Amino acid sequence: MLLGSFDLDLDNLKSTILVVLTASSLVYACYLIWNNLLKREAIPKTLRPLPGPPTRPFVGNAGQFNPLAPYSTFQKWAKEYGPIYRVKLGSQTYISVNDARIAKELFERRGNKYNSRISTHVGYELLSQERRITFTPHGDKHNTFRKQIHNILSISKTRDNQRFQELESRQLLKEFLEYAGSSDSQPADVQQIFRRYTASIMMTLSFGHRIKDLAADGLVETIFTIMEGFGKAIQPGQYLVDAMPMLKHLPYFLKPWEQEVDREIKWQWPFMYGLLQRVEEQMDKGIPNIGLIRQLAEQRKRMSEREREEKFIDDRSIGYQSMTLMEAGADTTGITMMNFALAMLLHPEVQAKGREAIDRAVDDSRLPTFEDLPNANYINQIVKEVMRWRPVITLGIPHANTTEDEYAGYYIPKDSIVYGNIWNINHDPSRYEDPDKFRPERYDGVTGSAFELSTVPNALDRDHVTFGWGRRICAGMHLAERSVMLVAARILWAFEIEPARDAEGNIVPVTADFDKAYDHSVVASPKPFPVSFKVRSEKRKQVILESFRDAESTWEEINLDLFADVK
Ligand code: HEM
Repeated sequence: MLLGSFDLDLDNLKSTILVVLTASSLVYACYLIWNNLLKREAIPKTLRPLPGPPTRPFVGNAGQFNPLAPYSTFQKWAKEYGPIYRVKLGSQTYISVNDARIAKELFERRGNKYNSRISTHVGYELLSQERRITFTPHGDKHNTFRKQIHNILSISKTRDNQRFQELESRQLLKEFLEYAGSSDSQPADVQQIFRRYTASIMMTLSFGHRIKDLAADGLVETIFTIMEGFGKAIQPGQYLVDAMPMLKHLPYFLKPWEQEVDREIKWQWPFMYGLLQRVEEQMDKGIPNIGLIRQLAEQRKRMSEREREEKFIDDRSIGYQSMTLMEAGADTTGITMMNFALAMLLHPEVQAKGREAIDRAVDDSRLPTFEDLPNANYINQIVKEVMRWRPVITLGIPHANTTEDEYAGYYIPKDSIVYGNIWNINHDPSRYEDPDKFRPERYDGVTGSAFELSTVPNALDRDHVTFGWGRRICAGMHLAERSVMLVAARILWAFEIEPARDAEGNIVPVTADFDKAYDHSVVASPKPFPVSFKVRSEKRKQVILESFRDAESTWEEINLDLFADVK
Protein backbone atom coordinates (compact mmCIF):
# COMPACT_ATOMS: atom_id res chain seq x y z
CA MET A 1 0.00 0.00 0.00
CA LEU A 2 2.69 2.40 1.08
CA LEU A 3 4.81 1.42 -1.90
CA GLY A 4 1.77 1.79 -4.19
CA SER A 5 0.99 5.32 -3.05
CA PHE A 6 4.70 6.21 -3.37
CA ASP A 7 4.62 4.92 -6.98
CA LEU A 8 1.51 6.95 -7.65
CA ASP A 9 3.03 10.13 -6.19
CA LEU A 10 6.17 9.68 -8.23
CA ASP A 11 4.12 9.27 -11.39
CA ASN A 12 2.14 12.35 -10.51
CA LEU A 13 5.30 14.30 -9.85
CA LYS A 14 6.77 13.20 -13.18
CA SER A 15 3.72 14.26 -15.14
CA THR A 16 3.54 17.58 -13.25
CA ILE A 17 7.17 18.26 -14.14
CA LEU A 18 6.48 17.35 -17.75
CA VAL A 19 3.48 19.66 -17.92
CA VAL A 20 5.39 22.52 -16.30
CA LEU A 21 8.38 22.00 -18.59
CA THR A 22 6.24 21.84 -21.71
CA ALA A 23 4.19 24.86 -20.68
CA SER A 24 7.32 26.85 -19.80
CA SER A 25 8.99 25.95 -23.08
CA LEU A 26 5.89 27.03 -24.99
CA VAL A 27 5.63 30.31 -23.10
CA TYR A 28 9.33 30.88 -23.60
CA ALA A 29 9.15 30.12 -27.33
CA CYS A 30 6.18 32.51 -27.71
CA TYR A 31 8.09 35.13 -25.78
CA LEU A 32 11.15 34.80 -28.05
CA ILE A 33 9.04 34.95 -31.19
CA TRP A 34 7.14 37.96 -29.90
CA ASN A 35 10.23 39.82 -28.83
CA ASN A 36 12.45 39.04 -31.73
CA LEU A 37 10.24 38.53 -34.72
CA LEU A 38 6.85 40.10 -34.21
CA LYS A 39 7.40 43.05 -31.90
CA ARG A 40 8.68 46.00 -33.90
CA GLU A 41 10.13 49.00 -32.18
CA ALA A 42 7.65 51.80 -32.68
CA ILE A 43 9.99 54.49 -34.01
CA PRO A 44 8.40 57.89 -34.61
CA LYS A 45 8.31 58.70 -38.35
CA THR A 46 10.58 61.73 -37.97
CA LEU A 47 13.40 59.66 -36.42
CA ARG A 48 15.83 57.01 -37.68
CA PRO A 49 16.96 53.85 -35.90
CA LEU A 50 20.53 53.91 -34.62
CA PRO A 51 23.06 52.27 -36.95
CA GLY A 52 24.70 49.05 -35.84
CA PRO A 53 26.00 45.66 -36.94
CA PRO A 54 23.43 43.41 -38.65
CA THR A 55 21.54 41.23 -36.19
CA ARG A 56 20.45 37.59 -36.38
CA PRO A 57 17.00 36.35 -35.39
CA PHE A 58 16.55 35.66 -31.66
CA VAL A 59 20.13 36.33 -30.61
CA GLY A 60 20.80 39.76 -32.12
CA ASN A 61 24.56 40.31 -32.11
CA ALA A 62 25.38 37.63 -29.51
CA GLY A 63 28.36 35.55 -30.58
CA GLN A 64 29.84 38.40 -32.65
CA PHE A 65 32.13 39.65 -29.87
CA ASN A 66 33.89 38.31 -26.80
CA PRO A 67 31.64 39.33 -23.87
CA LEU A 68 34.66 39.43 -21.53
CA ALA A 69 36.78 41.62 -23.79
CA PRO A 70 34.38 43.37 -26.15
CA TYR A 71 36.54 46.51 -26.42
CA SER A 72 38.30 45.55 -29.69
CA THR A 73 35.11 44.59 -31.58
CA PHE A 74 33.38 47.66 -30.15
CA GLN A 75 36.28 49.78 -31.41
CA LYS A 76 36.03 48.23 -34.89
CA TRP A 77 32.26 48.84 -34.93
CA ALA A 78 32.77 52.48 -33.87
CA LYS A 79 34.92 52.96 -37.00
CA GLU A 80 32.21 51.32 -39.11
CA TYR A 81 29.02 52.71 -37.56
CA GLY A 82 30.12 55.99 -36.02
CA PRO A 83 30.28 57.60 -32.60
CA ILE A 84 26.95 56.22 -31.40
CA TYR A 85 25.58 52.85 -32.47
CA ARG A 86 23.43 50.05 -31.17
CA VAL A 87 24.12 46.39 -30.44
CA LYS A 88 21.36 43.87 -29.73
CA LEU A 89 21.55 40.93 -27.34
CA GLY A 90 18.29 39.04 -27.57
CA SER A 91 15.67 41.76 -27.35
CA GLN A 92 17.82 44.11 -25.25
CA THR A 93 19.25 47.21 -26.92
CA TYR A 94 22.78 48.19 -25.95
CA ILE A 95 24.11 51.55 -27.06
CA SER A 96 27.79 52.26 -27.38
CA VAL A 97 28.77 55.93 -27.03
CA ASN A 98 32.24 56.53 -28.40
CA ASP A 99 32.63 60.29 -28.41
CA ALA A 100 33.40 62.48 -25.39
CA ARG A 101 30.91 65.17 -26.47
CA ILE A 102 28.01 62.77 -26.94
CA ALA A 103 28.78 61.11 -23.59
CA LYS A 104 28.71 64.49 -21.85
CA GLU A 105 25.47 65.45 -23.58
CA LEU A 106 23.67 62.23 -22.63
CA PHE A 107 25.09 61.38 -19.20
CA GLU A 108 25.44 64.92 -17.87
CA ARG A 109 23.22 67.43 -19.68
CA ARG A 110 20.44 64.85 -20.02
CA GLY A 111 21.47 63.11 -16.81
CA ASN A 112 17.90 62.96 -15.49
CA LYS A 113 17.18 60.46 -18.28
CA TYR A 114 20.48 58.57 -18.52
CA ASN A 115 21.68 58.05 -14.96
CA SER A 116 19.86 54.89 -14.07
CA ARG A 117 21.05 51.28 -14.21
CA ILE A 118 19.41 48.11 -15.47
CA SER A 119 19.15 45.90 -12.39
CA THR A 120 20.43 42.51 -13.40
CA HIS A 121 18.32 39.74 -11.90
CA VAL A 122 21.06 37.47 -10.55
CA GLY A 123 23.73 40.04 -9.63
CA TYR A 124 21.48 42.78 -8.24
CA GLU A 125 18.03 41.47 -7.35
CA LEU A 126 19.12 38.13 -5.91
CA LEU A 127 22.77 38.29 -4.89
CA SER A 128 22.72 41.93 -3.73
CA GLN A 129 19.22 41.78 -2.27
CA GLU A 130 18.64 44.99 -4.28
CA ARG A 131 21.14 46.93 -2.23
CA ARG A 132 24.47 47.32 -4.04
CA ILE A 133 24.81 51.00 -4.99
CA THR A 134 26.67 50.33 -8.24
CA PHE A 135 23.59 48.62 -9.72
CA THR A 136 20.83 50.50 -7.88
CA PRO A 137 18.50 52.23 -10.37
CA HIS A 138 18.18 56.00 -10.18
CA GLY A 139 15.89 57.22 -7.37
CA ASP A 140 15.75 57.87 -3.62
CA LYS A 141 17.60 54.69 -2.71
CA HIS A 142 20.52 55.52 -4.98
CA ASN A 143 20.65 59.14 -3.78
CA THR A 144 20.70 58.00 -0.15
CA PHE A 145 23.39 55.37 -0.71
CA ARG A 146 25.49 57.94 -2.54
CA LYS A 147 25.18 60.44 0.36
CA GLN A 148 26.14 57.76 2.89
CA ILE A 149 29.32 56.97 0.94
CA HIS A 150 30.02 60.64 0.31
CA ASN A 151 30.28 61.15 4.07
CA ILE A 152 33.37 58.96 4.01
CA LEU A 153 34.88 59.87 0.63
CA SER A 154 34.07 63.55 0.05
CA ILE A 155 36.86 66.01 -0.70
CA SER A 156 36.36 67.51 2.77
CA LYS A 157 37.37 64.09 4.19
CA THR A 158 40.60 64.20 2.19
CA ARG A 159 42.74 65.05 5.20
CA ASP A 160 41.42 62.11 7.27
CA ASN A 161 41.83 59.71 4.36
CA GLN A 162 45.28 61.02 3.42
CA ARG A 163 46.50 59.98 6.82
CA PHE A 164 45.83 56.32 5.99
CA GLN A 165 47.25 56.60 2.48
CA GLU A 166 50.34 58.19 3.94
CA LEU A 167 50.82 55.43 6.55
CA GLU A 168 49.96 52.47 4.31
CA SER A 169 52.31 53.60 1.54
CA ARG A 170 55.19 53.36 4.03
CA GLN A 171 54.47 49.67 4.38
CA LEU A 172 54.21 49.42 0.59
CA LEU A 173 57.72 50.87 0.21
CA LYS A 174 59.06 48.54 2.89
CA GLU A 175 57.55 45.57 1.04
CA PHE A 176 59.16 46.70 -2.22
CA LEU A 177 62.49 46.89 -0.36
CA GLU A 178 62.01 43.25 0.62
CA TYR A 179 60.98 42.38 -2.94
CA ALA A 180 64.11 44.13 -4.26
CA GLY A 181 66.37 42.35 -1.78
CA SER A 182 65.08 38.80 -2.18
CA SER A 183 66.15 36.25 -4.78
CA ASP A 184 62.76 34.45 -4.33
CA SER A 185 60.65 37.40 -5.47
CA GLN A 186 57.92 36.50 -7.96
CA PRO A 187 56.03 38.72 -10.46
CA ALA A 188 52.78 38.05 -8.54
CA ASP A 189 54.32 39.65 -5.41
CA VAL A 190 54.13 43.09 -7.05
CA GLN A 191 50.40 42.65 -7.56
CA GLN A 192 49.99 41.56 -3.93
CA ILE A 193 51.94 44.55 -2.60
CA PHE A 194 49.66 46.98 -4.44
CA ARG A 195 46.58 44.93 -3.55
CA ARG A 196 47.38 44.96 0.17
CA TYR A 197 47.87 48.72 0.12
CA THR A 198 44.55 49.50 -1.58
CA ALA A 199 42.59 46.80 0.26
CA SER A 200 43.91 48.01 3.62
CA ILE A 201 42.80 51.58 2.93
CA MET A 202 39.36 50.40 1.80
CA MET A 203 38.97 48.12 4.84
CA THR A 204 40.04 50.95 7.14
CA LEU A 205 37.46 53.27 5.61
CA SER A 206 34.66 50.72 5.67
CA PHE A 207 35.34 48.67 8.84
CA GLY A 208 38.07 50.50 10.71
CA HIS A 209 40.20 47.40 10.12
CA ARG A 210 43.68 47.52 8.57
CA ILE A 211 45.38 44.69 6.74
CA LYS A 212 48.91 44.06 7.91
CA ASP A 213 49.33 40.85 5.97
CA LEU A 214 47.06 40.10 3.04
CA ALA A 215 47.66 36.35 3.09
CA ALA A 216 46.91 36.00 6.81
CA ASP A 217 43.85 38.23 7.15
CA GLY A 218 40.67 36.18 7.67
CA LEU A 219 38.23 39.06 7.24
CA VAL A 220 39.62 40.23 3.90
CA GLU A 221 39.85 36.68 2.61
CA THR A 222 36.11 36.17 3.10
CA ILE A 223 35.35 39.56 1.60
CA PHE A 224 37.45 38.72 -1.46
CA THR A 225 35.41 35.51 -1.85
CA ILE A 226 32.18 37.53 -1.75
CA MET A 227 33.65 40.00 -4.25
CA GLU A 228 34.69 37.25 -6.65
CA GLY A 229 31.21 35.70 -6.54
CA PHE A 230 29.62 39.07 -7.26
CA GLY A 231 32.12 39.78 -10.07
CA LYS A 232 31.24 36.46 -11.66
CA ALA A 233 27.50 37.07 -11.32
CA ILE A 234 27.61 40.41 -13.16
CA GLN A 235 29.74 39.21 -16.06
CA PRO A 236 27.77 39.72 -19.28
CA GLY A 237 26.39 36.47 -20.64
CA GLN A 238 26.85 34.60 -17.36
CA TYR A 239 23.13 33.91 -16.83
CA LEU A 240 20.47 33.48 -19.52
CA VAL A 241 17.85 34.89 -17.15
CA ASP A 242 19.54 38.31 -17.31
CA ALA A 243 18.97 38.42 -21.06
CA MET A 244 15.53 36.78 -20.78
CA PRO A 245 14.00 38.17 -17.56
CA MET A 246 10.76 36.24 -18.01
CA LEU A 247 12.67 33.09 -16.98
CA LYS A 248 12.54 34.33 -13.41
CA HIS A 249 8.89 33.21 -13.34
CA LEU A 250 9.81 29.54 -13.77
CA PRO A 251 9.25 27.27 -10.76
CA TYR A 252 12.11 27.28 -8.25
CA PHE A 253 13.32 23.78 -9.10
CA LEU A 254 13.89 24.87 -12.71
CA LYS A 255 16.00 27.84 -11.68
CA PRO A 256 19.51 26.58 -10.89
CA TRP A 257 20.82 30.19 -10.77
CA GLU A 258 18.42 31.05 -7.93
CA GLN A 259 19.35 27.90 -6.03
CA GLU A 260 23.03 28.78 -6.49
CA VAL A 261 22.48 32.31 -5.13
CA ASP A 262 20.45 30.98 -2.18
CA ARG A 263 23.38 28.76 -1.22
CA GLU A 264 25.70 31.77 -1.35
CA ILE A 265 23.38 34.10 0.58
CA LYS A 266 22.97 31.43 3.24
CA TRP A 267 26.53 31.99 4.41
CA GLN A 268 27.23 35.50 3.08
CA TRP A 269 24.42 37.27 4.87
CA PRO A 270 25.11 35.85 8.38
CA PHE A 271 28.75 36.84 7.83
CA MET A 272 27.83 40.44 6.93
CA TYR A 273 25.26 40.65 9.69
CA GLY A 274 27.83 39.32 12.16
CA LEU A 275 30.11 42.24 11.29
CA LEU A 276 27.32 44.71 11.96
CA GLN A 277 26.53 43.04 15.29
CA ARG A 278 30.17 43.22 16.27
CA VAL A 279 30.23 46.94 15.48
CA GLU A 280 27.15 47.42 17.64
CA GLU A 281 28.77 45.53 20.51
CA GLN A 282 31.83 47.77 20.20
CA MET A 283 29.55 50.82 20.35
CA ASP A 284 27.76 49.48 23.43
CA LYS A 285 31.06 48.93 25.18
CA GLY A 286 32.19 52.44 24.25
CA ILE A 287 35.11 51.14 22.16
CA PRO A 288 36.03 53.84 19.64
CA ASN A 289 36.38 52.89 15.98
CA ILE A 290 36.05 54.47 12.56
CA GLY A 291 34.64 53.47 9.18
CA LEU A 292 31.46 53.55 7.14
CA ILE A 293 29.79 50.64 8.93
CA ARG A 294 30.33 52.29 12.32
CA GLN A 295 29.03 55.62 11.06
CA LEU A 296 25.88 54.00 9.67
CA ALA A 297 25.35 51.91 12.81
CA GLU A 298 25.57 55.05 14.96
CA GLN A 299 23.08 56.95 12.78
CA ARG A 300 20.72 54.00 12.84
CA LYS A 301 20.80 53.74 16.61
CA ARG A 302 19.10 57.12 16.85
CA MET A 303 16.29 56.15 14.45
CA SER A 304 12.93 54.45 14.71
CA GLU A 305 12.33 51.24 12.74
CA ARG A 306 10.24 53.20 10.21
CA GLU A 307 12.92 55.84 9.72
CA ARG A 308 15.51 53.11 9.18
CA GLU A 309 13.47 51.64 6.34
CA GLU A 310 12.72 55.04 4.84
CA LYS A 311 16.33 56.17 5.00
CA PHE A 312 17.72 52.88 3.65
CA ILE A 313 19.69 52.26 6.79
CA ASP A 314 18.25 48.83 7.55
CA ASP A 315 20.52 45.84 8.34
CA ARG A 316 20.86 44.72 4.77
CA SER A 317 21.56 48.16 3.31
CA ILE A 318 24.32 48.69 5.88
CA GLY A 319 25.72 45.23 5.14
CA TYR A 320 25.99 45.76 1.39
CA GLN A 321 27.10 49.39 1.66
CA SER A 322 30.03 48.36 3.81
CA MET A 323 31.10 45.81 1.15
CA THR A 324 30.93 48.45 -1.59
CA LEU A 325 34.11 50.36 -0.85
CA MET A 326 36.16 47.18 -1.09
CA GLU A 327 34.37 45.94 -4.17
CA ALA A 328 34.54 49.23 -6.04
CA GLY A 329 37.81 50.62 -4.78
CA ALA A 330 40.41 48.00 -3.87
CA ASP A 331 41.21 46.16 -7.09
CA THR A 332 40.45 49.08 -9.43
CA THR A 333 43.06 51.23 -7.69
CA GLY A 334 45.54 48.35 -7.22
CA ILE A 335 45.35 47.49 -10.93
CA THR A 336 45.96 51.14 -11.84
CA MET A 337 49.16 50.95 -9.79
CA MET A 338 50.18 47.81 -11.69
CA ASN A 339 49.62 49.77 -14.91
CA PHE A 340 51.83 52.53 -13.51
CA ALA A 341 54.64 50.05 -12.76
CA LEU A 342 54.26 48.50 -16.23
CA ALA A 343 54.38 51.91 -17.92
CA MET A 344 57.50 52.86 -15.93
CA LEU A 345 59.20 49.59 -16.85
CA LEU A 346 58.48 50.07 -20.56
CA HIS A 347 59.30 53.80 -20.59
CA PRO A 348 62.57 54.46 -18.76
CA GLU A 349 62.70 57.99 -20.21
CA VAL A 350 59.36 58.86 -18.56
CA GLN A 351 60.51 57.23 -15.35
CA ALA A 352 63.71 59.32 -15.33
CA LYS A 353 61.71 62.51 -15.95
CA GLY A 354 59.30 61.60 -13.14
CA ARG A 355 62.23 60.97 -10.80
CA GLU A 356 63.79 64.34 -11.68
CA ALA A 357 60.46 66.05 -11.01
CA ILE A 358 60.11 64.51 -7.55
CA ASP A 359 63.79 65.11 -6.77
CA ARG A 360 63.32 68.81 -7.49
CA ALA A 361 60.51 68.88 -4.91
CA VAL A 362 62.04 66.67 -2.14
CA ASP A 363 65.61 65.80 -1.17
CA ASP A 364 66.68 62.35 0.06
CA SER A 365 66.15 63.02 3.76
CA ARG A 366 62.39 62.29 3.88
CA LEU A 367 59.59 60.67 1.91
CA PRO A 368 57.50 62.81 -0.45
CA THR A 369 54.13 63.84 0.98
CA PHE A 370 50.85 65.08 -0.50
CA GLU A 371 52.07 68.65 0.06
CA ASP A 372 54.97 68.02 -2.35
CA LEU A 373 52.78 66.88 -5.23
CA PRO A 374 51.82 70.34 -6.56
CA ASN A 375 55.57 71.00 -6.93
CA ALA A 376 56.00 67.92 -9.11
CA ASN A 377 53.18 68.18 -11.64
CA TYR A 378 54.81 65.67 -13.98
CA ILE A 379 53.66 62.96 -11.50
CA ASN A 380 50.08 64.18 -11.98
CA GLN A 381 50.65 63.94 -15.76
CA ILE A 382 52.02 60.39 -15.47
CA VAL A 383 48.99 59.30 -13.42
CA LYS A 384 46.56 60.89 -15.89
CA GLU A 385 48.29 59.13 -18.75
CA VAL A 386 48.24 55.75 -16.92
CA MET A 387 44.49 56.14 -16.40
CA ARG A 388 43.85 57.19 -20.01
CA TRP A 389 46.16 54.59 -21.59
CA ARG A 390 44.94 51.51 -19.71
CA PRO A 391 41.53 52.28 -18.14
CA VAL A 392 40.65 49.55 -15.66
CA ILE A 393 36.94 49.38 -16.55
CA THR A 394 37.12 49.52 -20.34
CA LEU A 395 33.40 49.93 -21.02
CA GLY A 396 32.52 51.61 -17.73
CA ILE A 397 29.51 50.53 -15.73
CA PRO A 398 26.59 50.85 -18.14
CA HIS A 399 23.99 53.53 -17.58
CA ALA A 400 20.33 53.04 -18.49
CA ASN A 401 17.81 55.57 -19.80
CA THR A 402 14.48 55.73 -18.04
CA THR A 403 12.56 57.37 -20.92
CA GLU A 404 12.78 57.16 -24.72
CA ASP A 405 14.82 59.87 -26.35
CA GLU A 406 16.14 61.37 -29.56
CA TYR A 407 19.76 62.14 -30.34
CA ALA A 408 20.86 63.73 -33.65
CA GLY A 409 17.75 62.40 -35.36
CA TYR A 410 18.21 58.88 -33.96
CA TYR A 411 15.60 57.14 -31.85
CA ILE A 412 16.81 55.85 -28.48
CA PRO A 413 14.42 53.31 -26.95
CA LYS A 414 13.55 53.47 -23.24
CA ASP A 415 15.45 51.08 -20.94
CA SER A 416 18.45 50.76 -23.26
CA ILE A 417 21.75 49.82 -21.67
CA VAL A 418 23.98 52.75 -22.55
CA TYR A 419 27.75 52.27 -22.42
CA GLY A 420 30.07 55.22 -22.27
CA ASN A 421 32.84 53.38 -24.06
CA ILE A 422 35.76 54.50 -21.92
CA TRP A 423 38.35 52.62 -23.95
CA ASN A 424 37.25 54.20 -27.26
CA ILE A 425 36.91 57.70 -25.86
CA ASN A 426 40.32 57.52 -24.15
CA HIS A 427 41.83 56.21 -27.41
CA ASP A 428 40.13 58.64 -29.79
CA PRO A 429 42.92 59.50 -32.29
CA SER A 430 41.37 62.87 -33.07
CA ARG A 431 42.01 63.91 -29.46
CA TYR A 432 45.04 61.84 -28.50
CA GLU A 433 47.68 61.51 -31.21
CA ASP A 434 49.02 57.92 -31.35
CA PRO A 435 46.56 56.92 -28.61
CA ASP A 436 48.30 53.70 -27.64
CA LYS A 437 51.59 55.52 -27.01
CA PHE A 438 52.29 56.29 -23.35
CA ARG A 439 53.08 60.03 -23.38
CA PRO A 440 52.47 62.09 -20.21
CA GLU A 441 53.54 65.19 -22.20
CA ARG A 442 49.98 65.22 -23.62
CA TYR A 443 49.09 66.81 -20.30
CA ASP A 444 51.78 69.53 -20.28
CA GLY A 445 50.30 72.52 -18.49
CA VAL A 446 47.34 70.54 -17.08
CA THR A 447 47.31 70.79 -13.30
CA GLY A 448 43.69 70.01 -12.32
CA SER A 449 42.55 66.83 -10.63
CA ALA A 450 40.37 64.29 -12.46
CA PHE A 451 37.44 65.55 -10.37
CA GLU A 452 38.04 69.22 -11.29
CA LEU A 453 38.42 68.38 -14.97
CA SER A 454 35.25 66.26 -14.96
CA THR A 455 33.25 69.46 -14.43
CA VAL A 456 34.66 71.53 -17.33
CA PRO A 457 31.95 72.68 -19.79
CA ASN A 458 33.77 71.48 -22.92
CA ALA A 459 34.06 67.68 -22.96
CA LEU A 460 37.26 67.94 -25.01
CA ASP A 461 39.00 69.78 -22.16
CA ARG A 462 38.59 66.81 -19.80
CA ASP A 463 41.74 64.76 -19.10
CA HIS A 464 40.19 61.28 -19.58
CA VAL A 465 36.89 59.58 -18.87
CA THR A 466 38.19 56.68 -16.78
CA PHE A 467 35.92 57.55 -13.83
CA GLY A 468 32.67 57.79 -15.85
CA TRP A 469 30.06 60.53 -15.85
CA GLY A 470 27.30 62.53 -14.23
CA ARG A 471 25.51 61.43 -11.10
CA ARG A 472 27.06 57.99 -11.53
CA ILE A 473 30.62 59.25 -11.71
CA CYS A 474 32.98 57.19 -9.55
CA ALA A 475 32.28 58.05 -5.92
CA GLY A 476 35.90 57.28 -4.99
CA MET A 477 37.70 59.09 -7.82
CA HIS A 478 39.32 61.63 -5.55
CA LEU A 479 40.62 59.00 -3.15
CA ALA A 480 41.78 56.73 -6.00
CA GLU A 481 43.64 59.43 -7.88
CA ARG A 482 45.37 60.70 -4.73
CA SER A 483 46.34 57.15 -3.74
CA VAL A 484 47.96 56.47 -7.10
CA MET A 485 49.72 59.84 -7.12
CA LEU A 486 51.26 59.41 -3.68
CA VAL A 487 52.40 55.87 -4.43
CA ALA A 488 53.82 56.92 -7.82
CA ALA A 489 55.76 59.79 -6.23
CA ARG A 490 57.09 57.62 -3.40
CA ILE A 491 58.11 54.75 -5.68
CA LEU A 492 59.96 57.10 -8.04
CA TRP A 493 61.63 58.76 -5.05
CA ALA A 494 62.75 55.37 -3.67
CA PHE A 495 63.40 52.98 -6.58
CA GLU A 496 64.51 52.46 -10.12
CA ILE A 497 62.14 50.13 -11.93
CA GLU A 498 64.13 47.96 -14.32
CA PRO A 499 63.62 44.89 -16.52
CA ALA A 500 64.11 41.57 -14.73
CA ARG A 501 66.90 39.29 -15.98
CA ASP A 502 66.92 35.52 -16.39
CA ALA A 503 69.57 33.16 -14.94
CA GLU A 504 71.89 33.97 -17.89
CA GLY A 505 71.53 37.70 -17.29
CA ASN A 506 69.31 38.34 -20.31
CA ILE A 507 66.49 40.85 -20.06
CA VAL A 508 63.06 39.17 -19.76
CA PRO A 509 60.84 40.86 -22.38
CA VAL A 510 57.55 42.39 -21.19
CA THR A 511 54.70 43.87 -23.22
CA ALA A 512 51.61 45.97 -22.45
CA ASP A 513 49.65 44.50 -25.38
CA PHE A 514 46.06 44.86 -24.27
CA ASP A 515 44.95 41.59 -25.89
CA LYS A 516 47.81 39.36 -24.86
CA ALA A 517 49.22 40.80 -21.66
CA TYR A 518 45.92 41.48 -19.86
CA ASP A 519 43.27 39.38 -18.14
CA HIS A 520 39.83 40.66 -19.08
CA SER A 521 36.76 40.33 -16.89
CA VAL A 522 34.69 43.16 -15.43
CA VAL A 523 38.09 44.85 -15.06
CA ALA A 524 41.17 44.62 -17.30
CA SER A 525 44.23 43.70 -15.28
CA PRO A 526 47.82 43.20 -16.51
CA LYS A 527 49.01 39.62 -16.03
CA PRO A 528 51.85 39.56 -13.49
CA PHE A 529 55.06 40.57 -15.24
CA PRO A 530 58.70 40.13 -14.20
CA VAL A 531 60.18 43.42 -13.01
CA SER A 532 63.08 44.50 -10.84
CA PHE A 533 62.95 47.21 -8.18
CA LYS A 534 66.33 48.70 -7.22
CA VAL A 535 66.53 51.03 -4.21
CA ARG A 536 68.18 54.29 -5.23
CA SER A 537 70.57 54.64 -2.27
CA GLU A 538 71.37 53.34 1.19
CA LYS A 539 70.16 56.62 2.65
CA ARG A 540 66.75 56.29 0.97
CA LYS A 541 66.55 52.71 2.24
CA GLN A 542 67.11 53.90 5.81
CA VAL A 543 64.47 56.62 5.44
CA ILE A 544 61.95 53.97 4.30
CA LEU A 545 62.75 51.65 7.23
CA GLU A 546 62.62 54.44 9.77
CA SER A 547 59.34 55.85 8.47
CA PHE A 548 57.84 52.35 8.53
CA ARG A 549 58.83 51.95 12.20
CA ASP A 550 57.14 55.29 12.95
CA ALA A 551 54.01 54.11 11.15
CA GLU A 552 53.94 50.96 13.29
CA SER A 553 53.86 53.02 16.48
CA THR A 554 51.06 55.19 15.06
CA TRP A 555 49.02 52.09 14.18
CA GLU A 556 49.41 50.81 17.69
CA GLU A 557 48.02 54.08 19.03
CA ILE A 558 44.97 54.18 16.73
CA ASN A 559 44.26 50.43 17.03
CA LEU A 560 42.63 49.26 13.81
CA ASP A 561 42.63 45.64 14.91
CA LEU A 562 39.10 45.16 16.22
CA PHE A 563 38.26 42.52 13.62
CA ALA A 564 41.58 40.68 13.80
CA ASP A 565 39.99 37.37 14.86
CA VAL A 566 37.20 37.30 12.22
CA LYS A 567 37.32 34.41 9.75
C1 HEM B 1 41.42 53.86 -10.30
C2 HEM B 1 40.42 53.42 -9.57
C3 HEM B 1 38.98 53.49 -9.97
C4 HEM B 1 38.41 53.49 -11.20
C5 HEM B 1 39.11 53.44 -12.55
C6 HEM B 1 36.97 53.58 -11.02
C7 HEM B 1 36.06 53.66 -12.05
C8 HEM B 1 34.70 53.73 -11.86
C9 HEM B 1 33.74 53.82 -12.94
C10 HEM B 1 34.06 53.83 -14.42
C11 HEM B 1 32.50 53.87 -12.38
C12 HEM B 1 31.17 53.97 -13.11
C13 HEM B 1 30.87 55.42 -13.46
C14 HEM B 1 29.63 55.59 -14.32
O1 HEM B 1 28.68 54.83 -14.16
O2 HEM B 1 29.61 56.52 -15.16
C15 HEM B 1 32.68 53.82 -10.95
C16 HEM B 1 31.64 53.82 -10.04
C17 HEM B 1 31.83 53.75 -8.69
N1 HEM B 1 33.03 53.79 -8.01
FE1 HEM B 1 34.87 53.80 -8.84
N2 HEM B 1 36.71 53.60 -9.67
C18 HEM B 1 37.91 53.56 -9.00
C19 HEM B 1 38.08 53.59 -7.62
C20 HEM B 1 37.06 53.69 -6.71
C21 HEM B 1 37.24 53.81 -5.29
C22 HEM B 1 38.58 53.91 -4.58
C23 HEM B 1 35.99 53.79 -4.74
C24 HEM B 1 35.57 53.86 -3.30
C25 HEM B 1 36.30 54.03 -2.31
C26 HEM B 1 35.04 53.72 -5.81
C27 HEM B 1 33.67 53.72 -5.64
C28 HEM B 1 32.75 53.72 -6.67
C29 HEM B 1 31.32 53.64 -6.47
C30 HEM B 1 30.60 53.56 -5.13
C31 HEM B 1 30.74 53.66 -7.73
C32 HEM B 1 29.26 53.57 -8.07
C33 HEM B 1 28.67 54.92 -8.29
C34 HEM B 1 27.19 54.88 -8.60
O3 HEM B 1 26.69 53.96 -9.26
O4 HEM B 1 26.51 55.82 -8.17
N3 HEM B 1 35.72 53.65 -6.99
N4 HEM B 1 34.02 53.76 -10.66
